[in-house]
Parts: sequence; structure tokens; C-alpha cells
Amino acid sequence: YRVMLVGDSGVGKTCLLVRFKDGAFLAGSFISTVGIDFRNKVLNVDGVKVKLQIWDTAGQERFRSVTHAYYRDAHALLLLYDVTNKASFDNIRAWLSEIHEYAQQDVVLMLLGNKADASHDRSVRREEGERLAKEFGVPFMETSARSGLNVELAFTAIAKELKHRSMKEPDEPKFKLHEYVNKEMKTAGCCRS
Ligand SMILES: Nc1nc2c(ncn2[C@@H]2O[C@H](COP(=O)(O)OP(=O)(O)OP(=O)(O)O)[C@@H](O)[C@H]2O)c(=O)[nH]1
Repeated sequence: YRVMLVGDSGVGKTCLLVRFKDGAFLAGSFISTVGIDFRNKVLNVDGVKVKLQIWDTAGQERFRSVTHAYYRDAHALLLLYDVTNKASFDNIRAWLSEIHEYAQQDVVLMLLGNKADASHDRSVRREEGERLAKEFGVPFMETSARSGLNVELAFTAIAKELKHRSMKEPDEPKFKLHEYVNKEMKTAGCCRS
């Protein structure tokens, strides 16, 4: 399955991918993605191997036309903003209309408020993220590529949804991504990593 990471430049898309793929945080200077990059990761979802091909897109405006071309082939989108950068949150509406325009109608979508570790610099409250996600009917969680908070959960939830969509037995109940995310967040409390 193809999963695409989108959102403003600097919100932490590359770091989130590296954290998920290698379990490490890319510290040091910020190197902006040029165009598009991808990495594969195989997950075990309920006893089935699910391969995710994760596309890391450039957030910079000048690469937007490159990104547009890839939307159509994405099965899932992780849309990120940075909780320490209000503008990246305000731009989410624009990202959502871009997604509506270019992505498949049934694309799996999740909103992520990244850099949740940076509590001193926070400028977007968790409730604001929750409210926006609710307005658009998309699952939401805060993540941190630095601490690892919810990184595994975000990708696992997406993988579960994609696997269930294509492999559901006729009498198997439908997988509910929203419910799964909410349940996992509740059991994890505030500090899952
Ligand atoms: N505190 C903190 N910093 C982060 C986190 N994730 C990323 N960063 C920092 O944010 C900066 C940008 O991260 P990137 O992952 O390169 O951002 P990007 O979204 O891929 O940016 P583009 O490639 O330009 O679209 C880097 O300096 C990272 O160290 C996080 O979870 N917490």
C-alpha cells in the first residue's frame, strides 16, 4: 500500500518516517526534502504481512506540482502540522482542499499534530487539532518524531484499515479506524511512546 506524508515544510514528515522506519530521531540541521522520497516497511497486522511504501513529500510550495502527481496513487495520507507552528495548522484547510482535488475519494486520511514533545514552544492546543479533525471527520492524534509518541500507532492504524479494506471476510465486522484510534489513545493515556 502506498502511504503519503503531506503538510507544510518543516512539520517533521521526514523525521516521522525515519522514526517509524529506523526507530531513531534525525537530530541536527534541517534538510528539506526535494521533490519526493520513499521507504518501505513491512508490518505484521493481525498475523498478515502488510507492506507499506511510504512517500515522503516536500512541503515547500515550489514542489507542489510534483506532489500533486502522486496523490492519485496514494491509498492513505498522513496530513501533518507542527504544534509549535500555528501557520502550519492554519494551512491544514488548504491541504484538505488540495487532497479533495487530487486524491482518490476513498483515500484513508489521518491528521497528525507533530512535535508534541516541544511543550514550551507549543502554539496549537490538542483540543484545536481535535476540533478541526472532527469538523472534517478524520481521525486525529498528536505525535512526536523526537520521543516516538504515537508514531507506531499512526502507521499501524493506517495499515489495519488498508488490510481490512482489501481482505475483509464477508462475516467479519467492518474495521472502524476512528474507534480503533480513540480506543488506543484512551488505553495509552497521555504518554504512549
Ligand atoms: N521537537 C521536535 N522537533 C522535530 C520533530 N520532528 C521534526 N522535528 C524537527 O523539525 C525540523 C523539520 O523536520 P523534517 O522532518 O525535515 O520536516 P519536513 O516536514 O520533512 O520538511 P520538508 O522536507 O521541507 O517538507 C527538523 O529540524 C527536525 O529536527 C519532533 O517530533 N519534535
